[in-house]
Amino acid sequence: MKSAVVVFPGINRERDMAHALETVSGVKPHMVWHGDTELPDVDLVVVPGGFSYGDYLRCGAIAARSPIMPAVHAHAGQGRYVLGVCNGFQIITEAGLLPGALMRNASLKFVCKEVRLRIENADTAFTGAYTAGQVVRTPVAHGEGNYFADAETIKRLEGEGRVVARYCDENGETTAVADPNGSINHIAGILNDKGNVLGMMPHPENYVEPIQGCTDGRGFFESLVRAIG
Ligand SMILES: NC(=O)CC[C@H](N)C(=O)O
Repeated sequence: MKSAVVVFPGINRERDMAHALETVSGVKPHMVWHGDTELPDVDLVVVPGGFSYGDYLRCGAIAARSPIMPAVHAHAGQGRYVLGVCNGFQIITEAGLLPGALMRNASLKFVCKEVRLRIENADTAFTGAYTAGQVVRTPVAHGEGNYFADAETIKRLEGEGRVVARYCDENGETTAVADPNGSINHIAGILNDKGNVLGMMPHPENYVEPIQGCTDGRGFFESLVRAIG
């Protein structure tokens, strides 16, 4: 699996992401600067987490207008894969690759802790290594992870199986307490209509090897390796 990680000013998770991609796929990803206008020939483009442009205006809003973004759009338009994690989810949503918006956490506080996710759809290129209903541990660290979209969009996302993961407790129950940011329907990650773009707030790249204390996040990368080869 050939991959690229896009780097914006203020991003701080690009090395974690590159390490996870290399650990699971065995192939070192290309690091691509936001000011470039072309992507290398890769199967997967990852927009990682961090604080692009200091989160000014809205998280991800400025990065979404970077010179590299038309190439990311074109890559997705060709049916190739795009993964946006945390700030990356915010950036690709601001760029119009995914519907809806990430608002400030309901608590109005930055939340940095471990949460649990329930995999809602294991029939996707990003989640095929999990089983539907599986509960996985994952860290979150964000101030604007409160997913929102209008009622019609939510109905479509839910109806088309595009809500890929939801916040839940250790028993797999979705509760307000288990949800770190107040997202509508406790949504943690969504797919685009073609199924080749995933945005998620949690950080699976930080749980891929035993030294990190947990390997529950590996499945997202293993799924992509399986889907892409
Ligand atoms: N870890 C992250 O990517 C954080 C995203 C963004 N800076 C926020 O606070 O919401």
